[in-house]
Amino acid sequence: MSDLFSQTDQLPEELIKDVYLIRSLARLDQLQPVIKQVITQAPLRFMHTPGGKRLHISMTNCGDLGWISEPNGYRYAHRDPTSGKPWPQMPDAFRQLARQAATLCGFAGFDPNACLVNHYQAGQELTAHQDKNEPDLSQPIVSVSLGMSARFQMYGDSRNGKPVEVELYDGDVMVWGRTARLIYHGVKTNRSIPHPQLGLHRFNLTLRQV
Ligand SMILES: O=C(O)CCC(=O)C(=O)O
Ligand SMILES: [Fe+2]
Repeated sequence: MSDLFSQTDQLPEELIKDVYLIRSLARLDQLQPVIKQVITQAPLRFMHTPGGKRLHISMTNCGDLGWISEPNGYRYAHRDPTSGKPWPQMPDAFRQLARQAATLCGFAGFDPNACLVNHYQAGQELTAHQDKNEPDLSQPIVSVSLGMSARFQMYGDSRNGKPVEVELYDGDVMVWGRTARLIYHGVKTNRSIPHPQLGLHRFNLTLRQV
């Protein structure tokens, strides 16, 4: 195994059917400089929903395709609409980590070509949604938490009702797919614990095969 990543002896924990959590798999000291490079090339920005509302968190992308929200809907685009340039390349460190996490959770062969980078400040939330803009739903989602803690909420097939919640900390990696691929999920940061280096900031990498 590459020494780029922590030699975690944590096994994935199945939180609900087909949703896995691997604690402390990712290392901020390895990933933070790489995130900085991505953000320098494609700055974080607040996108707007098709309805015209500003999203609560700022985002950017790297990889062949980037997820964007614009007046005529959500889609994956080859270019950053802000600059007109292709998104920054997918860093090897992101790709390798995502492949390692997916394999540990039984999704061998996952090969992400799109990474959404989300930035949260304390109090900013991601409301319940499905990740459903990807053409091949047999591929899982890999989601990497860095920085302050956050409450990840899993709703299931509808966003009504009480979610199952888990507190995510720096380095934790979630993987979901198969029967859970389209679950509604959201993130709250109103009770987040600061991180020693990043304080009340959180970065989340969402890696997808598009
Ligand atoms: O920030 C997270 O933990 C989840 C992010 C997410 O659900 C998304 O980017 O679609
Ligand atoms: Fe999501």
